[in-house]
Amino acid sequence: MAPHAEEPNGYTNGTTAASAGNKDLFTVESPSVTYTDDEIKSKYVYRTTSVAKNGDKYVATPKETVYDFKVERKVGKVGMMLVGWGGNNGTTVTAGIIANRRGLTWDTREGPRASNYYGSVVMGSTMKLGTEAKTGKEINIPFHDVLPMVHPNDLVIGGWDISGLNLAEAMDRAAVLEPTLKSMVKKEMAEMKPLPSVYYPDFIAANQGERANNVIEGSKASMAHVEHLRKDIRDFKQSHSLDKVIVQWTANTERYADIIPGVNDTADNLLKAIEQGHEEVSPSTVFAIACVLENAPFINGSPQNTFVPGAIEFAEKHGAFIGGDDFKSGQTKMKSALVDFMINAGIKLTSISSYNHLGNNDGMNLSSHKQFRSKEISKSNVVDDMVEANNVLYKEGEHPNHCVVIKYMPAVGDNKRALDEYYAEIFMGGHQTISMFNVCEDSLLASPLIIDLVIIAEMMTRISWKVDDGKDYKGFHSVLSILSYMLKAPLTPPGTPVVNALAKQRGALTNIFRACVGLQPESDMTLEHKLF
Ligand SMILES: NC(=O)c1ccc[n+]([C@@H]2O[C@H](COP(=O)([O-])OP(=O)(O)OC[C@H]3O[C@@H](n4cnc5c(N)ncnc54)[C@H](O)[C@@H]3O)[C@@H](O)[C@H]2O)c1
Ligand SMILES: O=P([O-])([O-])O[C@@H]1[C@@H](O)[C@H](O)[C@@H](O)[C@H](O)[C@@H]1O
Repeated sequence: MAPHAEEPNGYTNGTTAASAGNKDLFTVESPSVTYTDDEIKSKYVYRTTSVAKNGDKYVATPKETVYDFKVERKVGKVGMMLVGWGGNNGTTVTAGIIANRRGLTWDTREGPRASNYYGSVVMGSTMKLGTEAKTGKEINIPFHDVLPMVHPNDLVIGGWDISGLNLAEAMDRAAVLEPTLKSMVKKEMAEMKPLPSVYYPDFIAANQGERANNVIEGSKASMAHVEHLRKDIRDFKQSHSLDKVIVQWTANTERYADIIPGVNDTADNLLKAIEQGHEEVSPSTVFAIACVLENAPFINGSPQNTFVPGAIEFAEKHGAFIGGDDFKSGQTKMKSALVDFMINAGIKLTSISSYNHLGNNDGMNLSSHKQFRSKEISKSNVVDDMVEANNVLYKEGEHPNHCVVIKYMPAVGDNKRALDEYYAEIFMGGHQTISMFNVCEDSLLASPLIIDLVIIAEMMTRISWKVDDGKDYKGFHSVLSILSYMLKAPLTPPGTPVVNALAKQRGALTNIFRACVGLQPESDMTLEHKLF
């Protein structure tokens, strides 16, 4: 990537390899793919299998759909605005980007440490491009290079918090990063101050009240708070000469909003409810509406039902992107991989007990039942698709016992202890018990996901498609289910299935991006190594 020149206040000038010219790692030689300075266009044959039931048999018919994809190659200057910027995740991801941008190394008790983006699927993983013609050797490329994506070092960062601490003070409060590293980014972080935010006390734990000294005053009625946030987004975009802003909720977990016919069930009713200052409209939904109106993709990193039906309909009407819910960072990420392996190995999982304790402010907020309930839902539904897909092991409606327990233990801070037991039936009446102790440094695991969500959401704003008989290119559906790999409870377009299996989620992300440059899905068939 081209060097990321810095502006005086630590912001980059947004010059990246992609926006400074097309220094792509690879090109696709194919009559179906064309490159110009501004665009990559590809004609992609999407192959699926249509299944029809015939008595107690199935008939499977291969289907082909030809899609035209178009990718804008110029990345532009991108802003990331975090709601809850002064929290553990917000301060950690900000410090991490500053450290990477400056290539910092710092001393620790175990010796020197260098900046990196480990834990980011976009910045830390690879994908198979193909096999070398002469040797048959597998060629893998950095995930980030499959399409012209924004580099996290170039992100201009801002956001809101109900706590008025500047980012250096908030980073100290978070107690996540090494003092040596904190001292190296302190000056830049001290110049960053969260904007006042929307605060409706009833939606988060009462124990959060004492930090709420940076709130937008006045009634929430007459769209006042929506308009205030819209102006914040416009001002941020203008003051940094941004081409695009992506907004993420990494603020506290809210209680669920009741879905009330006539209040939040449709877009029109939701706008009326906001106009009236209805008590059942949450701060996160107010942010979502403001972002849709500013065409700023909005992603919910927490488990509450921000996207009530009216909010989804509103986003669809405006063709704006939304995504969520709840970062999938440690205990649940492991669960969605392990359960996928066990069930697909024909092992009948019969019980999952999932306990953790943590001592950060998130844990304190979750010590309040209504906020815990939001998290319990997102952590509990993560195995449903894998269980339902295996009717050999499970009868209709049968599923493993599954309990979720979260306890607040201040002593362990951000270093959550996850203790899980997976109990399963195996061959001839046997049992397998997998017991796991998983220390998750929660903010260091969540921060790379925040980066991935921003990079991929921004990428989706530059991808459009049409079917061959169509005239105009259009964007993907407003609900970005492509983000599911980073999320516990993936939001999907209404009426479409939820996929939680980690491997399937990554496969979808990888293969959709491959299709945008005319490449077929990654196949592990390697027939070239079997048929000769
Ligand atoms: N591994 C992880 O850390 C992880 C994984 C999944 C989900 N999450 C979710 O991410 C969120 C943030 O986690 P955290 O550890 O950074 O929590 P945190 O409590 O440290 O940070 C949340 C921040 O949000 C602020 N806030 C609360 N309400 C706000 C509002 N209406 N507007 C603006 N700011 C507001 C708080 O003042 C606080 O600074 C939580 O909801 C958590 O459940 C975290
Ligand atoms: O590790 P994970 O399950 O993906 O996610 C975490 C939970 O385990 C933890 O209980 C909660 O406090 C964090 O906010 C986060 O949701």
